[in-house]
Amino acid sequence: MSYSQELKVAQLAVQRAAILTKKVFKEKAKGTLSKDDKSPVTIGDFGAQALIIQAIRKNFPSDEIVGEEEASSLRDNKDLSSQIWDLVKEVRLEHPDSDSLLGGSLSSEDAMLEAIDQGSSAGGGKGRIWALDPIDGTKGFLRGGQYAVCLALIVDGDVRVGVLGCPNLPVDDTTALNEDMGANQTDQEGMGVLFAAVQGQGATSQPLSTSSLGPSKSIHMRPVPDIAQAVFCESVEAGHSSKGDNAAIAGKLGITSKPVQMDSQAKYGSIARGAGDLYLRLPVRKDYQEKIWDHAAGDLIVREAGGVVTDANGKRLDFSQGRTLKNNKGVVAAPEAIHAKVLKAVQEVLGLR
Ligand SMILES: Nc1ncnc2c1ncn2[C@@H]1O[C@H](COP(=O)(O)O)[C@@H](OP(=O)(O)O)[C@H]1O
Ligand SMILES: [Mg+2]
Ligand SMILES: [Mg+2]
Ligand SMILES: [Mg+2]
Repeated sequence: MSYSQELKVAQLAVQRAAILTKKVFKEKAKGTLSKDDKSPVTIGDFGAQALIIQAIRKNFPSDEIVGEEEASSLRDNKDLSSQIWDLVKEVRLEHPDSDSLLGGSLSSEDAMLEAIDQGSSAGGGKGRIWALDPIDGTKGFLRGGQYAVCLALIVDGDVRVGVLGCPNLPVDDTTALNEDMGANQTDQEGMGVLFAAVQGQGATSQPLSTSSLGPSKSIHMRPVPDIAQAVFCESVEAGHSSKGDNAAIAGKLGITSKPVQMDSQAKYGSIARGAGDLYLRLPVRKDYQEKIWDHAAGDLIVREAGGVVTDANGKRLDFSQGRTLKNNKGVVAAPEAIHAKVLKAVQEVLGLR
């Protein structure tokens, strides 16, 4: 299957949602709630989830959706709910097909809350399931650093389409990663990139637009002739992946440069286009199960750009297990030619071999 309609809808829906998240940031409309696990969720997360689910429902009404957010906390917080509705009802993508493809505005605040709640699928290994993270890297978003609007289509457990909208990454695929990318990236010229991939058809990048889909370019991981020169990416959050293990792995590989820390699946997009080389995410908490919406799009984009993505045991990420990657521990993403060597270092450091 070509998945061309799924790709187009996903790209336009992510672009439309990114218009909302950028507006939320600019207007400092950063009403924030704290979830049960103490992580933040903002107006942007809820609004983007509503808009993307509306687009999926309009085009693929019988598909299931695994979305990160749910509306229960908003039903108890009318103030926040109406702030979100005020933004959501105004958002427009200036694309000729926008209304017919994505659906015009949602009909009411209640319809918006209902849309948000349609992301409650349990997931699994059968049928068509969209994995949606309306803002990945919410902490980065609040800091003005990296975040990503993430959408992937999983069919019978395999990721077939992946789209990442990264409003605060440079459009230019060749811009080197630097330490400043983690925070205070203002909404300036030259920022905003949309990554996409379809299984078997390669990965692309294009400018994140507020109207049409810009010209897309094929992206590839870069060759790493000397592993000691590899640039590796890790999370900003010390609780999300082990900085100590990463440093020990880098040491074994002879890498002396500091890791580039950035929030969200922007890390997957960055290595896929050869702006960096490795992404390591080794668990800090033994009991944490990674969520499918934090990895599905990035996993496909990196693999379609010539990379290999496994967990610390060398297993492919398994998206057929429900809302989490319960069969996997950690993430090791690298160009195909050096993945085995990186994995060996990971396993030596973790005592897995
Ligand atoms: N203890 C933990 N270990 C690993 N990931 C975690 C975690 N707690 C939260 N996360 C996830 O880490 C994601 C951010 O990834 P990163 O650290 O690469 O920026 C969060 O996504 P959200 O920001 O969408 O909630 C959240 O799902
Ligand atoms: Mg979250
Ligand atoms: Mg996330
Ligand atoms: Mg999120």
